Amino acid sequence: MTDHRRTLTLTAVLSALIVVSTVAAPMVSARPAHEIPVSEVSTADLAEPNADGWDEVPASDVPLSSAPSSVPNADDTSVETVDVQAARTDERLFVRLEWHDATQDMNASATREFADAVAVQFPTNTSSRPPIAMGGPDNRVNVWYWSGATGTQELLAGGAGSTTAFENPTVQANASHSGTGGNATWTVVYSRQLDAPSENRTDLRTDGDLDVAFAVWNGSNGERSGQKAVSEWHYYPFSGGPQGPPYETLLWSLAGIAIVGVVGVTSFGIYRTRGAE
Ligand code: HEM
Repeated sequence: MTDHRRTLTLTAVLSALIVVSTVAAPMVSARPAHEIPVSEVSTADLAEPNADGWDEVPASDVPLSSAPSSVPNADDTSVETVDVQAARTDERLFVRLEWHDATQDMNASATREFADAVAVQFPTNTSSRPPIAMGGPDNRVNVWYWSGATGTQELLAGGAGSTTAFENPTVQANASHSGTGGNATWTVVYSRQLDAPSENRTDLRTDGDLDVAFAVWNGSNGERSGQKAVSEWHYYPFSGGPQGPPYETLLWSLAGIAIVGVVGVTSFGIYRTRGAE
């Protein structure tokens, strides 16, 4: 085999490796960063935080940071991530949130005493994404709020300071604090029927993506109302179809083919130039 042939063969092998790795690798991790998978399940053994059914449901690590609000100490928050799981039956959506908190703060009765809490927010109108800071007048948000002191509430907000409670709450929540010290966690499971129970309630039967955001308060760190750790908008992919967009795989494949093309043309050029010497 001449040197030129060897170069060409090596180029072909390397190119093939590039194509295989560019096409195969992104297929494994094609899920977009802000997508939270929702398992379709037939049984609803999910209402309790430690129900066995949750073992089968994938969890997403959602980063949190201090809400940019103007209340005092707004940037003093302590919870940096919340683990989110979601599952849907024909009737209900279940959302399970788990986060680290060494202390179980259940009281907010004394002046400087605050309870641990957690919340999930959805747009009322699911076809557009409202401002992350608790919606706006054009698209309010439904907030499912659980606090160690007050239990579960279902709220409607159109921006910070406009929060009101729905009269007949339909959201259920169960909470559990387990473990000790640094390993201790809170786990809260919310659920609600998919159909909107009344006006201004989010229709969870949407066929499109459903935007969702999260907030966590650590009571012993003085966190309450606007002082809390919040996520960015994420979404549940209710539009169906395979997980992860095919366009991403397509782009990687095109990139792989382009690399092969460039390498091939270059080596052919070198081969011809040298061959002509
Ligand atoms: C990211 C920007 C955010 C800002 C600047 C912000 C700001 C505020 C402020 C100033 C308050 C106190 C006034 C009120 O009750 O309306 C508040 C309360 C509240 N916020 Fe937000 N918020 C943000 C995001 C969120 C998110 C993402 C959620 C839910 C997932 C949420 C849930 C709540 C709840 C449940 C309350 C009432 C808490 C209580 O009664 O102590 N907020 N927020």
